[in-house]
Amino acid sequence: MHGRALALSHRHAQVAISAAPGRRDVGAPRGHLRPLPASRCFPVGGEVGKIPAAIPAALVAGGACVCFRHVSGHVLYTPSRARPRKPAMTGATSATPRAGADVAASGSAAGALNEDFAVGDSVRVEEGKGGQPKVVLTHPSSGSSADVYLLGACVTSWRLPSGEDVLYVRPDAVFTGEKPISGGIPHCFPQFGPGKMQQHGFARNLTWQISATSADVHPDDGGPVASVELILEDNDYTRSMWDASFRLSYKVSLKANQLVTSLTVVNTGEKACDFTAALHTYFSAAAAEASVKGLNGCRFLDKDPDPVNPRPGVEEHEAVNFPGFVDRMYLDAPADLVLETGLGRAVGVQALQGWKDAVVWNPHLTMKDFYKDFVCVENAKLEKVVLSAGDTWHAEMQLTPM
Ligand SMILES: O=P(O)(O)OC[C@H]1O[C@@H](O)[C@H](O)[C@@H](O)[C@@H]1O
Repeated sequence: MHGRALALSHRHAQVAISAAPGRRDVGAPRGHLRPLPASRCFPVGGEVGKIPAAIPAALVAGGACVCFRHVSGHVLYTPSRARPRKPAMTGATSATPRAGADVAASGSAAGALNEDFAVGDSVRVEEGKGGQPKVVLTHPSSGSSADVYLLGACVTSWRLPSGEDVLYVRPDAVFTGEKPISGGIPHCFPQFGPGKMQQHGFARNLTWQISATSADVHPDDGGPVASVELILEDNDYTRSMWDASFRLSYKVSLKANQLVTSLTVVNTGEKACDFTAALHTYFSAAAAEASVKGLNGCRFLDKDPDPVNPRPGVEEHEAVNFPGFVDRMYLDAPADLVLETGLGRAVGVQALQGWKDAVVWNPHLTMKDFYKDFVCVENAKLEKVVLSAGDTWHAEMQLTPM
């Protein structure tokens, strides 16, 4: 059972089983969800906390166990090699499915994933906060590292060789899955917002699956570049908000002095779909001294004071700073922006492909306990991307400390 994942609807199990073995060091998809034949469908109604007792007997043979989490109407089972954990240990005690309310996969699940996906000194899978699995990328020769949670495919940390973290996670962040991780690099997909669905969409609420890891040597990078690729596909939960079939692939690569993210959206359905998206990057900063350079002359929509009816304007400053609340969407922004963090370093925020727009945000006194410690500079695609059936959209971001 090792390496397989099952997904069952909360009320009537019917959705998916994955069993595609893959290789750990190549880009071959693994853990792919596909429809479960009717003969393997089991009604699993009842409180989430009661389900595990029924599932191993019904679906998991040979003494393997399941760890589980639930995602608004779905119960996702990840078999592992260890003994079954008690429901209480998983924290799956709520009978009311909430959006993204994952119960963390256990340490044993992280251990099983580690066996499948660890690559030398470069990539390992660990139990992170709240028991959530995270992929730790390390650049052995430079000593930099990054954490990527499967929950939301969120990069929560990028530590430089000096030990400083370029990214910021808010002190009110929770890792239970009850809400998205507030900090690091959350996804906004399939909506930047505001709009019909929840602000910033659902991709940051859901637990993604690892599809590949690698540590390829790049001659110009002084050592192996550690990478993980995560995937997210549509399910009943996503289709309840957005009627589209899709596959997101998100690759995070750690170079000696750069973090590169690469997002691919595939329309796997038979009709066109449209979306907006962003990488909502939280940077460690001294907000009062921080500024963003490169936006002078750029058109913007100011979400302050009314995010639903943003005011148009044109940026007239060499450097955008943060004297108070700032929430601005810059359209057709230059590909190269520089964030002066106010902490004695700058970070290049580069849109290599796809991310045409940029958002600059600091909540000021609306988050009075910690607004001083970060600013968000977000690579975004604010005008709708329309994807025909089978089509693909791709975007890359590169962050470089300067
Ligand atoms: O969902 P989070 O991480 O609290 O971020 C919310 C903010 O995200 C920003 O991207 C938006 O421009 C803001 O309008 C919004 O308030």
